[in-house]
Amino acid sequence: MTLQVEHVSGGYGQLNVLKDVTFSVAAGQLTALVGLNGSGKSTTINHIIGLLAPKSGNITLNNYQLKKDPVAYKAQIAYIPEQPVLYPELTLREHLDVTINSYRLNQQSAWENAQKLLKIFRLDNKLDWFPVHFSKGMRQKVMIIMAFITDAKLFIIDEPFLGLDVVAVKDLLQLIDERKNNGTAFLITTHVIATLADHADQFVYLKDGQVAAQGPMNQFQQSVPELVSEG
Ligand SMILES: Nc1ncnc2c1ncn2[C@@H]1O[C@H](COP(=O)(O)OP(=O)(O)OP(=O)(O)O)[C@@H](O)[C@H]1O
Repeated sequence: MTLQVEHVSGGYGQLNVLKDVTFSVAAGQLTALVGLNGSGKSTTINHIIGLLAPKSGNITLNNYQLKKDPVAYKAQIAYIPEQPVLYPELTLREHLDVTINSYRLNQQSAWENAQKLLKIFRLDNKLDWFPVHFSKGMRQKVMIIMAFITDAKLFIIDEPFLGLDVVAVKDLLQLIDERKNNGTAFLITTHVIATLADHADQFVYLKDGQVAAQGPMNQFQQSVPELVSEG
């Protein structure tokens, strides 16, 4: 078992958003976290990445409890937020350097991997450019490349498809499938379930901060008919 979210309640200050949220994401599996606007998807992610502390409940990743071992816990996660977060003063090369150093990756193999990813996303001639000046889709690709050069055990991706062109969506899905086959776990929020349906193994459906349904992806249509027409 990789990620376990157990009876988590929490929110922002006095505002309780999540109520007794329980689900897990297994190694080599992709869990789609779905729900309407305001249902609590980002809040759930904020708790899992340690940006918010639960009022009650536990979050564990490969036996490391977020509460007790936050550093070991967080070192296993690669997170791609919906809005790219980039350093204005750093070039693309420097962004990749920061990732390689902070995840303590092997320089040579990480750069080999980076070169492949830069080519896939057509950014290989932009290493000395400043990504803050890139287009939204290009900035998102930088975040994707930074995540995929790590050896994180759990990838958390918030709305991956919104800013990407069709070629990039296809390339990202292929990368996700490859990593899944190597045992990496994925937790992905999306409004576009149709794009993810063939790649997801499980779904968790949030409604008003509670898990209203969860199960294997082949039960999605019957469990969450209200979201099916969305894609
Ligand atoms: N920073 C914040 N401070 C206070 N309340 C917040 C904050 N962020 C979100 N909320 C509230 O928490 C609830 C859940 O919001 P959340 O962003 O988790 O939903 P979501 O499912 O990610 O929505 P969307 O699909 O629109 O991204 C909403 O009622 C929202 O108003």
